[in-house]
Formats: sequence, structure tokens, C-alpha cells
Amino acid sequence: MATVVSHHLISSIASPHSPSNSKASLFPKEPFNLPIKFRQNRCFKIEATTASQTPVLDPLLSPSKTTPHKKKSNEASLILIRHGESLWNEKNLFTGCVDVPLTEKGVAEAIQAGKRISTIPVDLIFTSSLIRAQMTAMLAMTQHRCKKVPIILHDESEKAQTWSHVFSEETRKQSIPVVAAWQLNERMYGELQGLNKEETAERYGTQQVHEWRRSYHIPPPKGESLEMCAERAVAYFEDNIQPELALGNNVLIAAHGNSLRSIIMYLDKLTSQEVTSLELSTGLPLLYIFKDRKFMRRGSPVGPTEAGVYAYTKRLAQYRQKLDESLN
Ligand SMILES: O=C(O)[C@H](O)COP(=O)(O)O
Repeated sequence: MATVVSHHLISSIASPHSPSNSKASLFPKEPFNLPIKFRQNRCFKIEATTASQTPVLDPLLSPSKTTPHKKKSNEASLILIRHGESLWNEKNLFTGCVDVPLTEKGVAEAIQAGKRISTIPVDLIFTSSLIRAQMTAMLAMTQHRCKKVPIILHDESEKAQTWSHVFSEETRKQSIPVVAAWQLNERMYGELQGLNKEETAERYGTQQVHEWRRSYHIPPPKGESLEMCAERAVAYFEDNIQPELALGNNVLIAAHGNSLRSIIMYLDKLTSQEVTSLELSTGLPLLYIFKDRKFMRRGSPVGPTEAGVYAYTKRLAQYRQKLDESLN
């Protein structure tokens, strides 16, 4: 697979985006960084109330007080990782939304990715709903120096929320919430799913298959174009992930070649022409810093030199130093 397109510091001004205050101010300070949407679902169940009734609080977390959620920092790290090699990557089959596992090589790539990001802070993890992305996140975090345990949050039903609740505050402090979102799934490749990429190019022509795979507007037969994929993946990023970054929470996203291409197109403000040459290798983490509502790319393992790969900010260097000190 082609390597990551050479990168440069992005000084572009991202469109100003601040979480709606109503969201961030509603939820109590949590020792456990619940994503905003989970705080909304889990801390409060504001029943339809009349003036005479009082809102029903969710007994599970029974917040002590509804203090505005304190901003952790004016800078946050965003790590993007395409999943490690999957069984169908190995067979060169179009995968899309088919849920196939990692190969042994993919597992090794995920562990290597974890080594590379082991001193970059992670407070929240977002994955797709597909096993290859979820396993990549979990395996990578086994290498993280913070030694926290990623735990998948469930909000598919009230019972799921209740039954998957962690009551020990100490344990919650040693955990990192993981949100699995179908919106981050790989683009749906339609009638190509399961077909061999080489055979498909022989049948339909190399140019046509390249257009289906890399153009922005052209969908594969009965599948999603990158534009259609962006409509769900970038919308999810803006609605659920960017507000966390704005609060200073450090985020890891483990997802897929095209769902991440659509997000990087948004972060780097690429044109529909530029994005056609954007390729993501499996298991190579990209680092962005979100600061003053701007996204700046700070490197990837395929950068010019291993030493200069992640351009650490002062805050990142301080975090790494604290980890070093905690080990001495
Ligand atoms: O879905 C797939 O087949 C791969 O994950 C990405 O395929 P592509 O590189 O052909 O977009």
C-alpha cells in the first residue's frame, strides 16, 4: 500500500467551532472522561417535567453537582490510525463495511503503532463498529505508558448502559472510554465488496477502478463515494469528537482508509482534487494538535526522520517527562 503522502505543518485556520455551551456546561466534572454525549445520556435523564416536578437524575452516576465541565487544556492531541492489515487486505479484496479481523501482521502493526504513540496523551478513544479498527485501538493501547485500560462504552439501550457501568471511581480513573461509532466505518464499497482489486481492474479498467477507489464524487456500483462517506464521518467528527478536543481532551481515532481520508481532507482543508492522491498505510499513526480552533499536523512514523517524526509541543514533552518520572 502506498505510504502516507509527505506531510507539512498545517497552519490553516480551521473553521471556528466551539461546542454548544449548553452541552459542555450541563455536565458535572467526571473523574472519568465520559464523552459529552455519554454524560448527556448517563448523567441526566431529564424526564418531561412540569414546573411542579424536578428533573430525574440518573442514579448510576448521581453527579454530586452540576458544575460546568472544566476545560482541561487549551491544546489537545488527536491521533488517527488506520487499522492494521486485515485478512481481506492481505487477499487484496475490497472490504468496505464487511467485518473481517486483523491478520497476524495487522496485530503486529497495531502493537507497533502503540509503541509509537506510547508517550502521547489519550483521554478518549473513538473507533468504528468494525472489529479490525476496535482491535487496532485495543492492541495499540496495550503499549501505552499510561497503562490505562480501554473499556468500550455501551449506550445502545438503557439496560446496556446500566449493565456496563463501572462503579469504582478508582477503577474508572484507570480506564479510558472507547466509543464505537458506525459513522466511522469504512466507506461501503457496494458491489465491489469481496471482489479482488486486481481482477476488478482487469474487468472494468484500471482508470475506472482508480476513480471508484480514490475520487471524491464517484461512488463504486451501489456503494458510497468518498463524499458520501464524509457526510457521515466528518459530521460525526464535528459533532462528537471536535467538542472533546475543544475541552482539551486528547483523542485517539482508530478507523479506516477512506473514513480517515475524509476526516484528513477536513482537517487539512484538501480539495477534492488533492484528496485523490491521499493514501493511508495500515497501522501508521498520524498526530495532530488542536489549538485555538486550528488543526496542525505534527507528524507520522513515515516522517523524514524517526527523531523528527512527531513534532512534540511543549505540553506533549511535559506529559512524556511526567511518564518518565513516574517510572523512576
Ligand atoms: O475497504 C477496503 O477494501 C480497504 O480498506 C480500502 O480499500 P481502498 O484502499 O481500495 O479504498
